[in-house]
Amino acid sequence: MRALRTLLPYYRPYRRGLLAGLACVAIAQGFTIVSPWIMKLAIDALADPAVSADRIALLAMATVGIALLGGAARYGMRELINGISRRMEVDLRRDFFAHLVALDAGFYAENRTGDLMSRATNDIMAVRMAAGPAVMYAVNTVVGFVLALSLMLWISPRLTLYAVIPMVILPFVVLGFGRMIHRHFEAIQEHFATMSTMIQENLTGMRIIRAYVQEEAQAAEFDALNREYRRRNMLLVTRAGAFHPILGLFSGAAMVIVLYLGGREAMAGAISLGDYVAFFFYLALLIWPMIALGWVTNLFQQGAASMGRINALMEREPAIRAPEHPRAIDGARGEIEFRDVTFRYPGTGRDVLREVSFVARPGQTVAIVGATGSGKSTLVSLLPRIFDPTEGEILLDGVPLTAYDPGTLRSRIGMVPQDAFLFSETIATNIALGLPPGAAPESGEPGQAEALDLVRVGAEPEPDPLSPPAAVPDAVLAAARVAQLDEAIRDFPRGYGTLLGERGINLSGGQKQRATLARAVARDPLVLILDDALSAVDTRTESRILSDLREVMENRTSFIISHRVSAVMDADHILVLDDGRIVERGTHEELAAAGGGYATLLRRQMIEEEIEPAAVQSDASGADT
Ligand SMILES: Nc1ncnc2c1ncn2[C@@H]1O[C@H](COP(=O)(O)OP(=O)(O)OP(=O)(O)O)[C@@H](O)[C@H]1O
Repeated sequence: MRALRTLLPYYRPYRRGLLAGLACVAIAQGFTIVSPWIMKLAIDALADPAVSADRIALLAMATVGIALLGGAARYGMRELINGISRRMEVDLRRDFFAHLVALDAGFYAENRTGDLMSRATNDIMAVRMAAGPAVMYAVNTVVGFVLALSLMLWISPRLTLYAVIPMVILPFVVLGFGRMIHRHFEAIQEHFATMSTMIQENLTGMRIIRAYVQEEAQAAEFDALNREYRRRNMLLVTRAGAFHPILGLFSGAAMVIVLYLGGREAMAGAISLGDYVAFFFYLALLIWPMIALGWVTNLFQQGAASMGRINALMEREPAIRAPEHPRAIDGARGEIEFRDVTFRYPGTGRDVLREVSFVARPGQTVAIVGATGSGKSTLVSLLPRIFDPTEGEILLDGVPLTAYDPGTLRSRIGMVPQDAFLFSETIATNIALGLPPGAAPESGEPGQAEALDLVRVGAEPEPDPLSPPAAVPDAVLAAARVAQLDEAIRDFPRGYGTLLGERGINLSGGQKQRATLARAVARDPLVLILDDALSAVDTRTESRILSDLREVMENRTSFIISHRVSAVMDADHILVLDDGRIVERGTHEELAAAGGGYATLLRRQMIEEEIEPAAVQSDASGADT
């Protein structure tokens, strides 16, 4: 239950509404309790020969009035408390998501996506039930219990004592069941996370599943998971199913006692007939809180289990945080120095970078080549501080990267990763990712866009009122031209306003890479990183892009990772990595002359280039004959 304590601050903005809601609970319960008393008065009045019909009519009207007022209070309590729990759910999910996106790459390596998704959905829902409905029913239960018991004691303390005896055991039954339900619920939630992960991976990797004819195998695997989900749920259902009958047994016993002993007391004239009937009603009202107690306990226990899982993530501190007094980055020249950098991925025992040292002067281009797995991507991922070095340090303009605010640092780095990732948004929005709000594409009235001096591109064959044509900023257009993507985008029916991904079209591998390149260039970065960014485009397009990029790269420090010598030969420095160490360094000419690994790579690629046109020629002549 301690886990739920972190929920308290979320009540603060709504405390007035909550108090009003709880007052409604008490009022509604008060009216419920008054009803049987009126019944008692009516029954006792009937036994009195002097009673007038007006008095009975008055009591009947009072019953109607109480029912109406009680109904209004009950409506108010649901409206207020459930409404507050929905708002708290939104607030909690907002904080949860904000925290998730602030966490580091190490965290994502440890946690499964499906698990995180089930925390953001199922667990938050369970917490909402504990925050709102459970609180409402808990107060309802306590108020109902106290009032019903008081009135029963008022009518007959002796009868109350006998009736309550079988019910004393109820809290223990509830406690035992609550613990058991909690255990089963945890197991179900955990399994649900596994299922979510599988669904998410299958949907993402649908092409691979098709290509490897894995539909049936995956469906069978999912079926097994689904059955296990049912088995775990059935365990909960069969065990929890005994809960209410057991409660019914004890409440039935209490009823029998009251029927017999109360009947005898009424016959002996110790209590009136009205008292006897009212006592039955109060006993029924007392049984409900006992049953509700179990339900409320479940809600609290499930909410606490879910809150515990959410807390575990919320307590996780991002490994990379801003220093207290970060250095200003404006006016930085862009000199990058690696000083004896050694790096090991968290939780692994192997250094993937070893004592890497080099300096890139402002405006210079550093190329990194090396075999697969030699550490090239790892090296550049240390620049935007996706990870920090295990030993040694990296400096920007002579100042360690750790002295800068990581957000500001990253906003000055244009990173084109190996795996192009695009959001299900328009092309323009994807390229403009991370641009200041004024520079991001605007949607709205054309007049408004013109007023913002933005360029509208893209035909609009069927105007869609929900998504007006995007106004594309100059930075996006210029970046798309550098990435040799502008022409292809204009060929799409909706130009830069074309939706990508799930609800839109899919770009080719090369187009995706060029879109992510345009995204990196559009933000006018101080440092540009191309991590094998052009592997999916042909050599001709690559050289066109690189020659356009040369202008862009002149004023910024750039890092290029490539397996093609043609892409790196113009770099100011070429670093050759082997198993995390720099084994060769120099210009293209120096390395070609040195006769090491780089020279071998160069020779191999030159031979390949010579063979390729010859092969194309012989194919063509073969086709002619
Ligand atoms: N997140 C990670 N956790 C643990 N080890 C990792 C992780 N990412 C990469 N590695 C390991 O680090 C080493 C270097 O990987 P890296 O991706 O930097 O190589 P690379 O030179 O860029 O390879 P490629 O040319 O194939 O892209 C590899 O042995 C790889 O298995």
